[in-house]
Amino acid sequence: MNIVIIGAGAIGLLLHKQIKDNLPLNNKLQIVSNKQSIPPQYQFEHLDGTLTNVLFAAANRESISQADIIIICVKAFQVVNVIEQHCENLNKSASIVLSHNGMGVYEALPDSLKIQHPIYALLTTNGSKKNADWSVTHTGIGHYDFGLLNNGVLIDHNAHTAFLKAVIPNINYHEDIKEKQWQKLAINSVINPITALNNIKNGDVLKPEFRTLKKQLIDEFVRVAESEGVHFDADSLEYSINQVASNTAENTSSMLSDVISKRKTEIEFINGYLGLIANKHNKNRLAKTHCELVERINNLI
Ligand SMILES: NC(=O)C1=CN([C@@H]2O[C@H](COP(=O)(O)OP(=O)(O)OC[C@H]3O[C@@H](n4cnc5c(N)ncnc54)[C@H](OP(=O)(O)O)[C@@H]3O)[C@@H](O)[C@H]2O)C=CC1
Ligand SMILES: CC(C)(CO)C(=O)C(=O)O
Repeated sequence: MNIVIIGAGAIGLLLHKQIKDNLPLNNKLQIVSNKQSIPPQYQFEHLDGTLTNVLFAAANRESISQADIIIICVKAFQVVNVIEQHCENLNKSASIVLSHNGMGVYEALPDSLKIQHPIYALLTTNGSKKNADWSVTHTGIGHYDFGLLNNGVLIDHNAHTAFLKAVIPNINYHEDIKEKQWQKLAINSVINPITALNNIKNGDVLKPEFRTLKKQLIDEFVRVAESEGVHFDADSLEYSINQVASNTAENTSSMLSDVISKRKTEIEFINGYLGLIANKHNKNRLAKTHCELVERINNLI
């Protein structure tokens, strides 16, 4: 199997290291980076603080066109650009794996791609931090959930599904990945903007002063999800969100990190996506609080 990872950032390098550790002989694993100068190795810091220099092969246009599986590990707002830049000449039976937070990216992809190629979503609860170009730290152990976004695709994807299950640790395949995507969206739509606006760690979201806002966001979320046929119970959702906040209490959320570094955030694909769905159903006010947060976060940068 030929695998190409696009995006040499926190998740791209974590996945590269994990796949490389499990890759059977005679398989190929390469990375696409947008950097001018590409070293032969990157530095990987393990959970226990030990360092490993990991050798890797850089992909070129030819290797992308020969890839069986292309794993795209970039921010939600970068995916369409990656597809346009790197994926115009793919192997006919190639699978594409999208690993990003937020939703709405799949909808923005060209129909020609969705008809031809199995497209997977790969979600993770692992934590990884890019310290500098070609240097990452695995900051939190977690698992992966993946599943097909275009179930009707004609190409047989079973071999690729089995391969991904074999080479990625702690991974589960789901026939209905949409439900998992919504669950993750719920967590990100509450923890990320609250931490980013208040410059606080994830655990601080549990403080009583955020309870009213949290409940409002969850209630709106449940109604928007309902309009798409996805059912959640507000109390159970609040419990799961609180659990994630508690388990990652000392973490700086990705949105807060982006705000601190004055980088573009993924808010349009998290809370903004809820606004889009509410509009689609002509129920603009259903995601009112989420839309207000989009504006407030965008004003920070
Ligand atoms: N880090 C984490 O712990 C977690 C991240 N996620 C999600 O995973 C996704 C990826 O996040 P993360 O890895 O942290 O992000 P990073 O910004 O660390 O990595 C993305 C990488 O992709 C590169 N890139 C962007 N555009 C292109 C392009 N056109 N061609 C080649 N490379 C490109 C970026 O380069 P450059 O820097 O030059 O733009 C960057 O190195 C996000 O949606 C994030 O929310 C989910 C769970 C945990
Ligand atoms: C779950 C959470 C909030 C962990 O930090 C996250 O996914 C993020 O920061 O984007």
